[in-house]
Parts: sequence; structure tokens; C-alpha cells
Amino acid sequence: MQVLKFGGTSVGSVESIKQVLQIIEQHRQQGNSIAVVFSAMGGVTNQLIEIGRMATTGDTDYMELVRRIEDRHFNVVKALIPVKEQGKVFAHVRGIINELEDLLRGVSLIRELTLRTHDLITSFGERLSTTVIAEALKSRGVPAQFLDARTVIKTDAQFGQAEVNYTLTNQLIQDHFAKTTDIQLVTGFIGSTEKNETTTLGRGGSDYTASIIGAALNAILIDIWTDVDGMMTADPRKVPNAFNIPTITYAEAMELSHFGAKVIYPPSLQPAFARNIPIRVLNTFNPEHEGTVVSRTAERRQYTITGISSIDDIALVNVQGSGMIGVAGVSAKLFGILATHKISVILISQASSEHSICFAIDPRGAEQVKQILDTEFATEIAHGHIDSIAIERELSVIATVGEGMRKSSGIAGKLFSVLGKNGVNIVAVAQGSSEINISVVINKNNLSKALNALHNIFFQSEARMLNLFMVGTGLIGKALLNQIHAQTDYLRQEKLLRICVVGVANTKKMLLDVKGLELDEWHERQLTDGVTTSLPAFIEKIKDYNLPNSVFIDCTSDKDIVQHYESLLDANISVVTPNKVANSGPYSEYRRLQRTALNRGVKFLYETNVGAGLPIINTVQGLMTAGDRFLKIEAILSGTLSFIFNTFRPGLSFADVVREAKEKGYTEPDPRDDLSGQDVARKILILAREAGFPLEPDDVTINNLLPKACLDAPTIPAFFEELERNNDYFENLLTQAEARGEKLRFVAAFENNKAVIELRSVGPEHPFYQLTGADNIVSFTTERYKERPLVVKGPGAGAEVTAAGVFADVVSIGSYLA
Ligand SMILES: NC(=O)C1=CN([C@@H]2O[C@H](COP(=O)(O)OP(=O)(O)OC[C@H]3O[C@@H](n4cnc5c(N)ncnc54)[C@H](OP(=O)(O)O)[C@@H]3O)[C@@H](O)[C@H]2O)C=CC1
Ligand SMILES: N[C@@H](CC=O)C(=O)O
Ligand code: NA
Repeated sequence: MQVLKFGGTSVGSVESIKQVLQIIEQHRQQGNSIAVVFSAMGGVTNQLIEIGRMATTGDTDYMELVRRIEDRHFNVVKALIPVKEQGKVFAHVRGIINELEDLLRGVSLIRELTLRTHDLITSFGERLSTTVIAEALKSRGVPAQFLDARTVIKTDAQFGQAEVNYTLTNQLIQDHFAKTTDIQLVTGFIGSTEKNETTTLGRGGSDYTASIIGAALNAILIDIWTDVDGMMTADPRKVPNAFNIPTITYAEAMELSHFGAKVIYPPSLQPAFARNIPIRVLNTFNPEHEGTVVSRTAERRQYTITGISSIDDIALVNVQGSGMIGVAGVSAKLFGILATHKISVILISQASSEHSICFAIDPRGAEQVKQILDTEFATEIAHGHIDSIAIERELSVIATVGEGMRKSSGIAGKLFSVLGKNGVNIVAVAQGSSEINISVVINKNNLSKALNALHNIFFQSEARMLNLFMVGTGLIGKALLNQIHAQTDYLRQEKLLRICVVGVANTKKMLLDVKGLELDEWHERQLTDGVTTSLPAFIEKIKDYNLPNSVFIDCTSDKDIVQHYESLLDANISVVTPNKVANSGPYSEYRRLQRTALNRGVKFLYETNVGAGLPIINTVQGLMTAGDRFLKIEAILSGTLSFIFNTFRPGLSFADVVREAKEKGYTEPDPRDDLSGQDVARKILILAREAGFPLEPDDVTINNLLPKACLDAPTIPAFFEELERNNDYFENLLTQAEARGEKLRFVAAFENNKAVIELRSVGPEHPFYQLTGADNIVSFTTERYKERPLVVKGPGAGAEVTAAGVFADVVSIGSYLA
């Protein structure tokens, strides 16, 4: 024997009932012996409750609602039963509706609705739905019989939530089923007292009916047909990556459903579990899906946890005071009071200092709870043993559930670490000694971020998700997005990393899409769907979205954007940038960003500030971490100037060579920054700071390369014109150096707390002489690299190498968060 149960949505419309009939037919064709339990058509129970309420107030509009219920059932008859058989079924339905109307007339006369009458009124939902479905099935030639559960399920007289008399019920069910081989179609949710008064079985009622019948008949399986593909790892409306859980234990299902997973209500399935009957949760609208099997043991799993659930809105009540320490009976009194007032407690936490107890409740009852406790503890409060009762609102609780957590270390560590890295403050924690549920209370505004971050970290075959927001879609920005696009599969497979570009902006348009932009069409979409850029609005959006693992990338050379870094870091958003402005302003600002990132547990990464993708910043940081001390730095830090001095020859136009450097992507957006020495000054300043020296911009001396007229040129075109006019000056510099057998190099040097930048001409014996193309070279002399310096050399400018450096920083954040 197998029991099937169809919920309200499954029997909610003609179309869905057709689906139900098909499922029943399939079972019959396979020769399965089945009993089927039905809920009322979706929404009908609530309407009946409303009808009852209206009748007590004398509001006769209830009649219209009754009419609508009748019509819905008539429509099923019209659609699913052959015309010649419809008449008698209409009459049957009408008969039931007449009974309901008589009852309601009585209620509206005496203007009173007892719980007993309330149960009787709501019983009509299941009676009507099961009647029409039974008739439809019979009309198809299926040997089926309507079974009013009130004849077999016997309860006490606690109307609204009656207790089942199992001895009597089991006997009646067994006797009934022994008499017939027809498929029994059973009204869910209802039973009756020994005096045959109608009762209802409370929350999860029709599931309960299925479970009672299944247990009485020792069924092999109970199928609960709903409108979702079984239970999921999280609520898919909040966590888009949630997926189906194929098998789950009863205890896990209990924990998850307590914390908001509403697919089934496990307590109502207790009779079946007591007999070890597995329950399958299936989708009427996707019958091929395997759904979820709930049983005593679950199959071995890939993941340590089974699911994550939440209660979105709770209030925390805090009872604290020095008079509670070591005093027995405070918690007994507290929870006794709560029990007396029927206040349901969601979660409890008490630290071993015994100084405070906090517990979570439904926020709607918070004010009442405070009043009750203030009154009941008035003496303790008056004597100062207990402070007044404090309520915190706007909170949510997240439960991480799974049998796999039992005796497995590191789960709580992972949970707290991922929440910490995402800036989610934990207000309270509770874990029972069964170790099957760790619950954390957090601020409600972080709920979605926390759920997604936890889901991402615990369900590991799912790649870690990074959410990127990028300002600056020029040379470097574009190259970066192309590289990310090309590496998508590699990142997912080899690094378990999924990069989702959520926002892009340039000076004109900004575009944000939480679902992520397709990387082969972001540019078109930026142009068509983007709105006029407002940097503050873009930044606010990033914070509002509050997505887990968010990274802000600044691919501009803008001075204003860097003002936002600190607030972004403060909001637990990592920052990656090739823009040197933030790190080369006042030392105090540089430090502040470092500290903020450190305190917040997020990353501020800028490898490309010096030498583009060459590992220069990382090298300095590595040496510093290991305790080395820097004595001297000598370097060529401008790709542009390297290229220029390696390319310029007498007879060429200096301005043309500079133009070529710009076309090759080596120069700053404004090439005056390169030629003025400004760019190199920023880089040596940053290097010195990274090496532990608190230099200010003024500590860098620039021995000027450019004639004054070039320096003063107001615009970029004017600058190029001045370069043309000063061609002889540059040719002169070059021929003088060549006459000495030397080459021109723009060298930055740092020693004894001073940095100097100057144009030098170096001979073949000098390590910088051999430099070609747009190469950079940095030579570090340190305590440990004193005899021979540590040297890093290679291409130090250009779109691809720079974008690759930014990319590497982004990926390292992915690894850090993992
Ligand atoms: N080129 C290289 O080899 C290296 C470059 N870098 C650094 O990379 C950064 C980017 O350089 P690059 O890509 O060449 O520069 P580009 O001029 O090509 O691109 C700059 C981008 O930033 C956008 N932008 C500028 N200001 C703002 C603003 N206020 N709000 C929104 N968007 C803005 C521009 O918008 P729009 O498109 O509308 O003009 C453009 O998209 C610079 O900081 C540079 O120093 C670092 C190492 C090496
Ligand atoms: N314009 C810079 C690019 C890297 O920062 C250079 O030429 O080195
Ligand atoms: Na670098």
C-alpha cells in the first residue's frame, strides 16, 4: 500500500486536477495499491474561514463567496465529467453546499462562531474537493471510492487542533480498507469525535491525514505532492543557486521547517516516521523530478551541511543583570512565565557568565513580552538584580542544518569567517548539543547577503561567486573584462570561482544588473540600457545591493573616485585598482585605507600601481612580512619613457614617438603625467611606503625632464604641439648621450628617506643600459639582498599586462574568501 497526498495547489484548478488524475492512473496501471488524500482547492479553506467570520457579523456578502466556491467545483465537474453524468454530480455538490448554507444561516442568526462550528465550516473544503475528484475518477472507469475521513479518524474534542485516538483510528482504518480493493479517495485535514462532531487536525492537516492512514496500513511509502521540486538547500527566492535535496533525515527536515522551509510540516508526519515509512515530496507540476525523500537515514552526501533556512523577522529579548550570576531559578522563572503566556521561543542563548539570557520571539509579540517581564520581574529590577528588559528588532535568524555537522570540526569556523569577511555582524548564536543546527541572529538588512554567502561557501561544488563593480571602461577596463570573459570556464573549473560583473560605469553611462552582465554584450548594454553616470549613485547602489563577496574596481585615473574607497572598504567591499592616486596622496590617507581594509577583513589591492602586472608590490610586501629591511631602491618605473628612449633616434619626431607610446597603451590617460615625471614620482613614493617609509609627496624630488613650455601646455593637443617645437632639445639630449656611448634612462632612486627622479645617461656597465621596449626594472637592496640586489624586470606598461595584474588581484580575493 502506498499513500498519496495532493495539496491545495495540486487540486487548485481544472488543469492541475487533470495532472493529478493522470498521476493516479499511472499508479493504477503499474498495479500499485494506493490511497489518496486531498486538501481543499487552493484558497478555499481561507475563504471558508472568512465566510464564517462574515456570517457572525451578519454580513450577508458571504453568500457571494459561497457562490464562488460552488462555481469553482462546478467548473471542475463541467471540465472533467462527461455531460450525461454531470447532472447527478451537480446535485451532489449542491447538496453539500446547501448543508454549508444552512449552517451559515444559523451562525448569522446567533452571531456566534464556536470552535466546533468553525471546524465544521472548514471541513467543507476537503469534502467538496474530494467529492468532485472522486466523481471525475469514477467517470473514467477507475474503481474509486470517496472516503470521508470523519468515519475513520477519531479524535478528542479539542476543536481546531484535535488529538487523534490512535487505537480506535487504526482499527477503523484497517477495518475499512480490509473491506474494499477500490482506490480510497480521502478527505484530508478532518476527523470526528466519538459523538461524530467534526474536528480538524491543525497545521499541516492533510499531510497528517496521509501519515495517519499510511501508519495504520503500514504503507511502504507516502508521497506528498506539492508545487515545488521537493525540499531545497535554501529558499530559491532568496538564494538563486539553491538546489534540490534528494534525501534528508527526519531530524533535518524538522530543523529546516522550524526555520521557515514551508514545503512540508514534519511534526504532522510523525506517525509515519514512528513506523519508519519514508515520505517523498514531489511536484505535481513536474512529476518527472525525483523530489526529496525524507526518512530515518539519508544517503551519504557530498556536503557537510544539508540546508540553510531563515526566519526573516524576529525580535531578541535580552534579560540581563549582575543579580543573575550564580543564582538558580532565574531561567526557570523566565521560561515559566513565557510558557504561562503561551509565548513561543524561537531560539535561546546564554553565555556561561550567566550575566544575560537572550531569546528570540515573533516581533509582533515583543511589546507584550516586555510588559509581562517588566511586571513579573519588577522586584528584581527594583533591587537592581536585573536591568530593565531590552528588546532588539529588525533582526533575522539563519539556521545552518545538517546531520553531517555532527562531530565534524571547522563548520562553525567557516560559518563565522564567511559572515565576518562579508561584514555581517552576529548578534547572537545558538547551537544545540545535537550539533545538527547552528543558528545565528543577524541584522535583517544583511539577510540576503548572509544566506547567499553561506550557501556559496557550504555547497562547494558551486563555484565561489565574486560580484564585481567596475568604474572605468577604457583601455584597461575593457581588456580586463575581455580577459575575465575568456577565462570564465577555466576559473570555474580550476579555481571554483565565478565572477559576476554586476556594474560598469564610465564618464557617460553606468549600468547595474544584480543578475550579472553577459560579458560578450556588456558594452552594447552599457550604451543602450545604461543611465547617465553619477558616481555617488553608483557607489550607493553597490552598498544597497549588499551582495556577498563584492569587489570594487577602479580602472580610471580619476581623483574623485578614490574618495569613495574608504567608505567602500568600511562596507566590507574589497577594492582593486591600477589607479595610483589614492596611494600617492598624503601618507595619512594611504595608511587609513590600509587600516580600514585590515580592520574590515577585506582587501585593498593595487599590484598594478607599480610596473603594471610585474610582481613588484607583492614582492615588497613579501619581504616586509618576512622582516627584511630596505636600504635602497633603484628603478626605471615608466614604460612610456623606457619605450620613448629606446625608440627615439635623431631624425624622428619626438612627439610622434610619444604618440606611438600612447597608441601602444603605455601612457597615462594624460601623457603629460608620464613625461612630467609625475607618474614615476607616484610609483617611487608608493614603493617607499610599501617598504615601510612614511614619505610624503614632497619628499620626492623630480629633476625635470621637460622644457617649461611643454610642462605648462594647457591641453593634450597643445602639449604635443610644444613637443614638436622642442624636438631639437630632445635630439640634443640623445646625441650627447650617444657621443659618450651611453643611453638615456629616467631613473627613480630611493635611499635615506629621500626619493629622487632624474634623467640619467648610463653606460654599458650599468644594469639599466640593456633595457628594451617598454620594460621596467626595479632593483631592491635590502638587509638580506645586500651583496647582490633583488631585481624584477619586464614589460611595465600596456593594456594586456596591466589588465592581467588587476585580474590576478581580483582572483586572489576569490581565493582569500574561499
Ligand atoms: N596603461 C597602462 O599601461 C597602465 C595603466 N594604469 C592605470 O590604469 C588606469 C586606467 O588607464 P587606462 O585604461 O589607460 O585609461 P583610459 O583613459 O583608457 O580609461 C579611463 C576610463 O575611466 C573612465 N573614467 C574616468 N574618470 C571617470 C569618472 N569620474 N567616472 C567614471 N568613469 C571615469 C573613462 O570614461 P570614458 O570612457 O567615458 O572616458 C574611461 O572609461 C589609470 O589609473 C592608469 O594609471 C596602471 C598601470 C599600467
Ligand atoms: N603610464 C605608465 C603605465 C603604468 O603605470 C607607464 O608608462 O609606465
Ligand atoms: Na606590479
